[in-house]
Amino acid sequence: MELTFITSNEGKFREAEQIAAKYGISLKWKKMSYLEPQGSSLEEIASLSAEMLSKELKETFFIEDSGLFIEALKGFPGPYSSYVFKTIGNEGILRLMDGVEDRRAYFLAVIAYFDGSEVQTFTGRVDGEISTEMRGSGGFGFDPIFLYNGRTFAEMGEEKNAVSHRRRALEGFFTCLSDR
Ligand SMILES: O=c1[nH]c(=O)c2ncn([C@@H]3O[C@H](COP(=O)(O)OP(=O)(O)OP(=O)(O)O)[C@@H](O)[C@H]3O)c2[nH]1
Ligand SMILES: [Mg+2]
Repeated sequence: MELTFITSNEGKFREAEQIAAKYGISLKWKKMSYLEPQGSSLEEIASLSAEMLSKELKETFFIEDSGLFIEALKGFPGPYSSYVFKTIGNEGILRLMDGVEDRRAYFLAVIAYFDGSEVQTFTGRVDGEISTEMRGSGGFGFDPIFLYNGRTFAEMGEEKNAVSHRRRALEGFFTCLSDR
């Protein structure tokens, strides 16, 4: 089975491709950015984005909206993770968290799948902590500052795909497809 994944983010595509292969699913990368409406939750943003794209594209596809949520910062950067990464980046997050004791954070990924008639969403979450310094060279985005069981996602390399928010969201998605 082949599915079209619409994203401008190569890191996301590469990881999704590796995870999908374990389910015997191949992914076609439709590399494009798309308008993301402002929304209070990733679920809302992902489903609205997919609804808008479905009007434009006459094919089935899925997208993913994901983000890093930091408890001590009241969930920031959350739905604004992409913009925050491009502006202040990991260094900026570490500066905001300088001296902050509560390091709890989680990643969320929401897959929105358009099957030709409706949009369905699948959510994955992984809990961790914000490190006090950047570590590791793997992964992408905030991976060098996201600690999971003592290692950053960037230090975990492919092992990240076994536990990540992306893995958990895709697992729900692919399981639902195989039940159809
Ligand atoms: O360290 C990370 N490990 C991850 O596994 C991960 N997944 C998402 N992110 C960050 O959160 C933003 C999502 O924003 P986002 O979902 O809008 O993606 P994006 O704008 O990069 O691509 P697109 O899919 O929208 O085209 C991205 O910029 C990334 O910085 C991650 N960071
Ligand atoms: Mg985006």
